[in-house]
Amino acid sequence: MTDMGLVVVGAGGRMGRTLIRIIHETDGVTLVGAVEREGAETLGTDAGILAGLPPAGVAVTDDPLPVFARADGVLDFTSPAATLAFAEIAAQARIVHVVGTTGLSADDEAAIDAAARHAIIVKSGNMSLGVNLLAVLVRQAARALDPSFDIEILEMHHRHKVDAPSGTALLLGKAAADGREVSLAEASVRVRDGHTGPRPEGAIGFATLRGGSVAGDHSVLFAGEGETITLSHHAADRAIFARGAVKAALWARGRKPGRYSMADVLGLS
Ligand SMILES: NC(=O)C1=CN([C@@H]2O[C@H](COP(=O)(O)OP(=O)(O)OC[C@H]3O[C@@H](n4cnc5c(N)ncnc54)[C@H](OP(=O)(O)O)[C@@H]3O)[C@@H](O)[C@H]2O)C=CC1
Ligand SMILES: O=C(O)C1=N[C@H](C(=O)O)C[C@H](O)C1
Repeated sequence: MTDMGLVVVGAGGRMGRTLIRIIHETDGVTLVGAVEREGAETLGTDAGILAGLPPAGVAVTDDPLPVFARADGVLDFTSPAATLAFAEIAAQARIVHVVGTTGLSADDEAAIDAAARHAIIVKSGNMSLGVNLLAVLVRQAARALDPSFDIEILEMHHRHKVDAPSGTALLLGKAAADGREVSLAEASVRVRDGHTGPRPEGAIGFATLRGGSVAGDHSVLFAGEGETITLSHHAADRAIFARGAVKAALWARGRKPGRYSMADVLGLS
């Protein structure tokens, strides 16, 4: 089979540059387009140079239409508004859309579901193997432990991150809620401040730290009487997310339209 032609949108971002590097290192995929927003400083720059590589012969553009038309898939780690716009164009072009963007609202998620009626979308709050395996373990632990074990999810990310809790924290919260057979929306406590009163039994709590250059640290604590079990993941490099995204694109090529997750890609669902 010929190489899968991939477009990176948000090419100048932290993940965009990492994706360009990982595509360069991976057999079976070729970079065919790099997109940034109108007015971005990177427009016209060679995408290889942008990622610290030799020239790739692909100039960064602000017009997604012609590049999507010649691609097999798009890797999208941008912003919620941009992702919704790219979902429409990817659906029209009938190409695979891998979405790593986090911070989408419930309405945004419904728009992604609607696009997935015609498009092949793989979306996950975390594209790494480790976090998706962690989610399986969290679901098992939550199922095995009774509600006297309080579940708390702690995450830390770099100072530039704009959404909280992280997409990963929410993915892990969903795994815990599924294990307990409760609704995350009803059980979650996302903010605590002031005189909060005692902890409600069965709550799934979230705590958010921001600082420095941390690529992504997540822990799920099961705190019981006299003992605490902690399940954790540490991302040492953004390459783990980019490798997962490329794997997802290759897995999705030629599949039926629909919305898929990284658990589907990794055979963990
Ligand atoms: N699922 C996963 O495994 C992972 C998800 N993420 C998520 O990916 C997203 C991006 O993260 P990160 O790379 O750190 O963020 P950055 O801000 O570094 O990168 C986002 C890039 O997208 C660009 N962009 C925004 N809007 C558009 C648009 N309309 N057209 C083209 N480009 C656009 C931004 O441009 P500008 O700066 O001009 O706005 C920027 O270059 C976040 O939501 C993050 O949470 C990150 C890592 C892993
Ligand atoms: O913004 C980031 O950097 C990351 N975002 C994702 C999230 O919100 O969980 C994944 C990863 O942790 C890095």
